[in-house]
Amino acid sequence: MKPRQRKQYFRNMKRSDDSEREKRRKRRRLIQELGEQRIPYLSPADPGFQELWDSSYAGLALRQSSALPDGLHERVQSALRTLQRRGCLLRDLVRVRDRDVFTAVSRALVGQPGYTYRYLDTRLFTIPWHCEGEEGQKDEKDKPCCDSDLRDACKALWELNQFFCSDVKQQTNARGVKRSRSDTENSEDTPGEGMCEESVKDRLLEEKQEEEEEEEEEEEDSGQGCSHSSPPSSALPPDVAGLVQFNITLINYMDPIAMTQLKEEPYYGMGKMAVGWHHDENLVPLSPVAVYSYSCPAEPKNEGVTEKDREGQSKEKEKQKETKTEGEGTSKEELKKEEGEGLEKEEVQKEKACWRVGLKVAWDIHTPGLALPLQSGDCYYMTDDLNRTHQHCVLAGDTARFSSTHRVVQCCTGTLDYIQKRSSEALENLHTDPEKNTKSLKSLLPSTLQHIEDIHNEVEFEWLRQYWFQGRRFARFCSWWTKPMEQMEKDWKEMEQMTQLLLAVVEDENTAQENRREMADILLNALSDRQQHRQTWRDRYVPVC
Ligand SMILES: O=C(O)CCC(=O)C(=O)O
Ligand SMILES: [Fe+2]
Repeated sequence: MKPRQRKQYFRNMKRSDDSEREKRRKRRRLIQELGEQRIPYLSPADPGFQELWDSSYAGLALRQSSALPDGLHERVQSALRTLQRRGCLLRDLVRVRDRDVFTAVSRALVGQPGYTYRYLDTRLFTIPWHCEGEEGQKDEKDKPCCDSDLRDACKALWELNQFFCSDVKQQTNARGVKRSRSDTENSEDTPGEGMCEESVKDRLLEEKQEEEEEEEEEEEDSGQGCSHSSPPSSALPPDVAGLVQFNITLINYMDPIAMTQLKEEPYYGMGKMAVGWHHDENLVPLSPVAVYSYSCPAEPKNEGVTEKDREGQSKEKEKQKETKTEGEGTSKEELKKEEGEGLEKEEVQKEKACWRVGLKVAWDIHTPGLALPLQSGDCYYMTDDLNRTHQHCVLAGDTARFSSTHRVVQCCTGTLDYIQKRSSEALENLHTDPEKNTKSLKSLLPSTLQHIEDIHNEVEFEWLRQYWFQGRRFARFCSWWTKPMEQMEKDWKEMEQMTQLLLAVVEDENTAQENRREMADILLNALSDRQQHRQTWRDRYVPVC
């Protein structure tokens, strides 16, 4: 970046801050104008539910718990409870609209050794899962990286992953056949019931949704785009030899009793959300997502919450329920439903006691939303381009609940293997004179220097700081990342030395004038970027929540 470009860059940054503020103002105004209007959504008890599912949510498939072998349920559920009991499930500090916020759900990433998953500017590092017959992943001293308790838990999740890999494929094939049959039998699309009329308020609602979605799309862009580097071997396509290759699972856990501040679903009045509307980020395009849902009535002990907290929170919840029956704090939509027969009211309450996944078509306020209740042990699949064309959210039920969400993550810039190769590329330019014990740069070619400084930034901001920030929380359960990250820190120190060496060349008056200017430019740009990123990271350590 030339100095003029740099000024422009900062001007643009300021402009984007302004437009961010403007967006917020607009959103507040729209929310006020909208009042209590809601878009319809359908649940299984509503007429037209199945038709709506078939016509507008065809990529969604439910696998009831009976589709899985009993033994697998037991192993997986015990594994999830182990992760919770051992304190492996932690709330992530993520970045949403320039703010750092804790996720309502506690999470852990389990998956292929050396893989990471980046969402909302946060990189999660896998606790490696273990394949059948394997002793367990070893660390560099040939010691197992986790104790046997955790090893068994991760193995069970790997087993579930194996089941999903083959089952998703079968389900997709079966549905494909069914769909092509019904397409020939009935070529007209069945419209979903309960479409809402276009009106001024609709228009406002549409604008409001577009606003939100714009931001969500922006959030997604923060990921590890793969276009700038050639795909390394680890970037497997989603479907190899007929199998879907899920490579990680993001485990979620939430106990609604411990979380009194859950947000109400804003567009449809679906209830309290444990996870807000989103598309899953950084997945291989068109790859499926498979989710195992386990709601456990007997809450496992949550180490982060004391009994006293729990008592207070239960009372708080009871109080909330009481005010609700008096009519206060109840949305119009709920009131409308409650006006109906007692039976209907009971049904709505029963339905809301259950954990549900909510779906909506992105950029669309005419198609009703869909709320799918999940019994413990049920699974659902999001296939085809459902994750791209639709958004989903998780609606909290009354009990604590785990989910294991299996994905094919875009891993071309997200594996340890990848970043280690990048580091070696940069360090190749460092020459050490063994006799004098001095160091120098081999090449001073501007493109090489630029490349090295880019890698330097990537190592520092995409890996080391991410790891220090929340990756190493897992080091006390699993040592897999400890040594590689220590080595990466050593490599980074060498890169810092390389920057110093470059500075010395630029400052040396014997260096040819023409080259000096070009090198100075590269250095100045790299250092200003680094400075700014470091400030961002300093700010992240002081969360605003
Ligand atoms: O828990 C679920 O059912 C899905 C969670 C989810 O959407 C996510 O983790 O991205
Ligand atoms: Fe999701």
